[in-house]
Amino acid sequence: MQKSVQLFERAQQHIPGGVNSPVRAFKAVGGTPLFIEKADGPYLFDADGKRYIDYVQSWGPMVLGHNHPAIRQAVLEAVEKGLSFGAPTEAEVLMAELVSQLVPSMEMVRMVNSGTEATMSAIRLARGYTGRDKILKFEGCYHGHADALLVKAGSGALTLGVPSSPGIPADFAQHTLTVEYNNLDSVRQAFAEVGEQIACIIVEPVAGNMNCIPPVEGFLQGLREICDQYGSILILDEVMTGFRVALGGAQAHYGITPDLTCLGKVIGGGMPVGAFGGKAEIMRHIAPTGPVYQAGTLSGNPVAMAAGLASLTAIQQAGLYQQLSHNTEQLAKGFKAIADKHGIPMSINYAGSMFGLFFTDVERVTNYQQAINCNQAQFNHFYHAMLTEGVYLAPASYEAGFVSAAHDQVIIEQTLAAADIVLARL
Ligand SMILES: Cc1ncc(COP(=O)(O)O)c(C=O)c1O
Ligand SMILES: N[C@H](C=O)CCC(=O)O
Repeated sequence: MQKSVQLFERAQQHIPGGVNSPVRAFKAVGGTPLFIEKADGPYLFDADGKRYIDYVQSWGPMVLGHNHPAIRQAVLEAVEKGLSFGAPTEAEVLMAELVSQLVPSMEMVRMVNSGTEATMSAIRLARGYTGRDKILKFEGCYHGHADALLVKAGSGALTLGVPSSPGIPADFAQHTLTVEYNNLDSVRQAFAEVGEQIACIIVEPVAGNMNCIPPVEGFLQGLREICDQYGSILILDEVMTGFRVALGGAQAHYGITPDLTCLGKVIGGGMPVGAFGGKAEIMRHIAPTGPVYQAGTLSGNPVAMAAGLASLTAIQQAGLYQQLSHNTEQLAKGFKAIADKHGIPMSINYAGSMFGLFFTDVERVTNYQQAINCNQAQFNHFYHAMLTEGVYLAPASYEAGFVSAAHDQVIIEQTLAAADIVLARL
């Protein structure tokens, strides 16, 4: 890791913490982050030339694996025509049509540049549409770093021990109610108190920012019913789960129809993209048809649209999602069997091609408290030993893992063989 160490030292001179997004800094697990040179299929290659099987997959978007030939080709062709026009293109129309076709609840779609922009804009729309100020989110869910949403948040905010960030005026945060994930009673209680003031519920339909926590039976349906009862908007944040948990996202997988959906990195095939959309009646409140302002100089960027269209076309191949789910289940169950063999308490969760390992004797982890009570020290040892064996997991125990179409049987078996060596010594 000589080169990574040198680059990290240099990086810290001019980049806060040496990274452009906190979770990359390895603060949670200790040590030096790998600096990446290139990626291909299931692999990352670091600056020192070492190869790793990658289960981060750029934090989710690489459903097909890294550097997929169809996406690369589409990007190269788009680049030939120019990088940005600041005017509408046919590719944006095709993208909106394709997203609406694959996720039918998204009757209208607005493209943005990140997941943060998508959730921030969807919240503004929900507030503008309902004329209400309060929003309800769940402890440990992360929806990007907009002020209203960085309250009891997951992901890097959790690893830094600042789930609610300084710099957010108390006046802003007072409108954000936070309740327990997978606990409908806590939602009902909040609505019983101030339901008529709540513009929306925003939820990760599979929580992927406090490790991987799928919804318990009836949870998402219960949220739908509560929103209907109180005239609030249900926003599914599918930045992570969209086109990953299933072709139609978690909403297709769990059979739930939201009013608004947020999408992110997955629709860009690796380019910086996000989107929000939903019922046409609500979406028409966005400028220029409606009064709720939202804009973006680079939104709908032609290169990003080309990558996204190629990606959304390729993921429609028959059998892809069955294969992804099968391989993910095999991987997760394999980790658990090996942990059992070596007498290490471990619980696993998986949904579609997302998975999570918890070093705990809790049989099924369903909420934030259980996730943060896991054995962090054990995870950190496991993390570094897996790295030595050539397996790159997310550098924090609060992040979901991702399997791509490039993670075939051989890759899964190699990963489990590495885990066997590591867990035997833990
Ligand atoms: C569920 C969820 N929502 C929103 C975001 C924010 O997306 P971005 O980092 O692209 O701003 C993320 C990830 O970062 C996410 O996992
Ligand atoms: N958990 C985050 C997104 O999914 C990690 C990405 C980041 O914040 O850099």
